[in-house]
Amino acid sequence: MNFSSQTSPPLVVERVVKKFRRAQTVVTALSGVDLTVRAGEFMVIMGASGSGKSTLLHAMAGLTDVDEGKVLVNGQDLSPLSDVQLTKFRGKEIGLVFQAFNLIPSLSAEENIRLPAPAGSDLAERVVQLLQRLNLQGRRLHKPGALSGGEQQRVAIARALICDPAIVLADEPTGSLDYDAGQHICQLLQELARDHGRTIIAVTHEPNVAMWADRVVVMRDGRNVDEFNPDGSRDPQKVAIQYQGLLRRPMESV
Ligand SMILES: Nc1ncnc2c1ncn2[C@@H]1O[C@H](COP(=O)(O)OP(=O)(O)OP(=O)(O)O)[C@@H](O)[C@H]1O
Repeated sequence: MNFSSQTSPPLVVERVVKKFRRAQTVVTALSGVDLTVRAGEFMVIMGASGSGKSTLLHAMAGLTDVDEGKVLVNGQDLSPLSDVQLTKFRGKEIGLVFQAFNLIPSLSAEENIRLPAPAGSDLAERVVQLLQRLNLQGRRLHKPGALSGGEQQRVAIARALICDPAIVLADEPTGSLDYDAGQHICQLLQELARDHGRTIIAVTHEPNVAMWADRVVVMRDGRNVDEFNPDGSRDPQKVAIQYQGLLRRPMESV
């Protein structure tokens, strides 16, 4: 199986529809999403609660199957892959930072970070670098139960980056962090994209996070109805005004 292609965009979402069925009710979480994300792009997804942001992120990671359309990661259509193939593929290509940190309680911060990485000559050095970048040096040997929410979140981010994935998918990556720590993570994500060509996609409600992105995609009722460029001005108020302005547009005009 050819898992990657140099010429394909890292992530393409084509006419994706996702419905959840529960008893007699059907909820359409995604109703025809089309999106192409380029290599080295830091893209943020915003939208009201229930607009489909997390479902889209899960579909991009192959964590949820789709009813129609397809998701291509580095040219590979995820839909025909078995669970085992998907897990292997994800491990190689995608770093996940999700709201439930899923840290292993019996392992130290450092052991949690190392967990997904195959042993290699530079692994110890990479762990040290990530501990430094995420300001966790002093928490290296602590288990998750002895870490604050923000520290656990930073361990989860380090674990997502340890295999140096081409794509990072993050759901509210700064959700448990104070302002300064959140800005530090945004800067790290931006550097990964701009300086190292990694593709970063983050879901957030925070203009403070969105202001770091190259592109903000706005979801409404299961569709990506609009997008804007925050222009690098790092002005959260400007981003909030742009976002709110798009949300106020009548649906028939989008
Ligand atoms: N497992 C599920 N079963 C049934 N319905 C679901 C499931 N997951 C999501 N939904 C529904 O799909 C829609 C989109 O949910 P999703 O979590 O993607 O929205 P969101 O934009 O991420 O919301 P939030 O900002 O509140 O996290 C919502 O109506 C939600 O209730």
